[in-house]
Amino acid sequence: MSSNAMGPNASSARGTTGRAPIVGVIVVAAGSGTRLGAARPKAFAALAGRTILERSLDSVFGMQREAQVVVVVPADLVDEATALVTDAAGAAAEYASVVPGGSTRQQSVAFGLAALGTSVRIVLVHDAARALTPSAVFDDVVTGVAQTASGIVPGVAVTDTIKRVDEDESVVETVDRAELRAVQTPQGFPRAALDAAYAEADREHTDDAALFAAAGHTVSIIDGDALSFKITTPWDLRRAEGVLADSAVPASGLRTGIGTDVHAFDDSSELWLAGLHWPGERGLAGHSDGDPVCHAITDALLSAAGLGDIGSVFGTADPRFDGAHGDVFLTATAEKLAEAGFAVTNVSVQVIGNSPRFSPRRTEAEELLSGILSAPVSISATTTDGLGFAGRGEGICAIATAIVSRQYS
Ligand SMILES: Nc1ccn([C@@H]2O[C@H](COP(=O)(O)OP(=O)(O)OP(=O)(O)O)[C@@H](O)[C@H]2O)c(=O)n1
Ligand SMILES: C[C@](O)(CO)[C@H](O)COP(=O)(O)O
Repeated sequence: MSSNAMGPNASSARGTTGRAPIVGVIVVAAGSGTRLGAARPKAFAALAGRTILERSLDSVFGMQREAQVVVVVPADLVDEATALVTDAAGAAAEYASVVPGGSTRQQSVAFGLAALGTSVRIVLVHDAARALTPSAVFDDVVTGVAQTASGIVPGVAVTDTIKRVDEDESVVETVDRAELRAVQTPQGFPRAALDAAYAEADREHTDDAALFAAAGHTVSIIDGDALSFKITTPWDLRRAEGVLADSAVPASGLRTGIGTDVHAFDDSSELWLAGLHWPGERGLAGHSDGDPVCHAITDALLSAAGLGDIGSVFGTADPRFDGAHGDVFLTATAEKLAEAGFAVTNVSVQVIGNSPRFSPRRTEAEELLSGILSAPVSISATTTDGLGFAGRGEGICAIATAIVSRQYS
């Protein structure tokens, strides 16, 4: 990912499909958040342990469609935001960028538009301040723009009675609220028409739909979502924290990881497998105790949390891990995850090898490892019908998957 704008001629932007994205999402996060009154600019203020920007990026990168994502932030926070966006984007980081914003929301959107690649045909503009917007809303807006070639804006009915007042706060009239919608973001537009509308805009508008309509284009409303409320005041922030505390861990807060490990049989070693000592069974070679189950779990957990792998974290050159048993790695890994704000949800491992016969000690191993990680660990075992190194009895392989969840407090 580049910390600079890719620019309108960024023809090298490529998706995992191998094609440059035709959808662009501009996330405006350059506001100061005066009404929130936090110590940091609003998008960088904490919302239940993570920044408002990170939470809004979870939604953006949860979209089904591939998109180029441009995040617009205060100029002095481009580097910090780049790290957050890289982490949130994962494999999509190739077409994500961070650019400095302007003194108004409209200027910030304009800077975001200038950073979109030439392949982009549909643009969504989203407030980072609407941090809990469901990903499905983004896909719905894209679909709406693709089907109608007009502006598409999510909106909800107004529930309060609305009064028009004069300068003395005297009520002039009661507005028919049936005709009103409170509009949210992301707001979506055909890219060429939005570019042209921005080029000719001669005043500030409070949203992109107003600017687009001022240029003579049609804007239609689709159903918005109560979760898309804008965090503007301290009360809004408390409301968002309440939503997160009340909800089960949302899918966007879960991360999966995978780990594989293989050790060759070594008749001069004791066997340690799944944290257990197996007297009388053929041992495995290794710098530590050669326990592929514990090592595969370690890799799965570290990868789920984006913390590297067993080699980069514990290192075979480190004498502290000479002959170390699996519980040492697992305990240290669980601590690292907790420090990084993750809890282990569950782990599943498969042992592949001819020996030992695993099933008699499955429960014992599962209880031991579940206790170390304070989360369910399930273990299955299989052979390979004589095929490959495991089938030839040369060693044991273990493959683990892990799910971890971000903690909100
Ligand atoms: N110069 C600006 C102003 C606003 N925004 C973004 O536009 C969205 C909507 O603005 P608002 O929530 O009103 O944010 P602030 O302008 O930061 O808040 P305030 O008016 O309270 O200062 C926010 O995601 C904000 O970061 C922006 O990118 N650049
Ligand atoms: C774009 C917007 O969020 C749509 O409701 C809103 O207009 C932003 O307004 P603000 O003036 O930045 O609060």
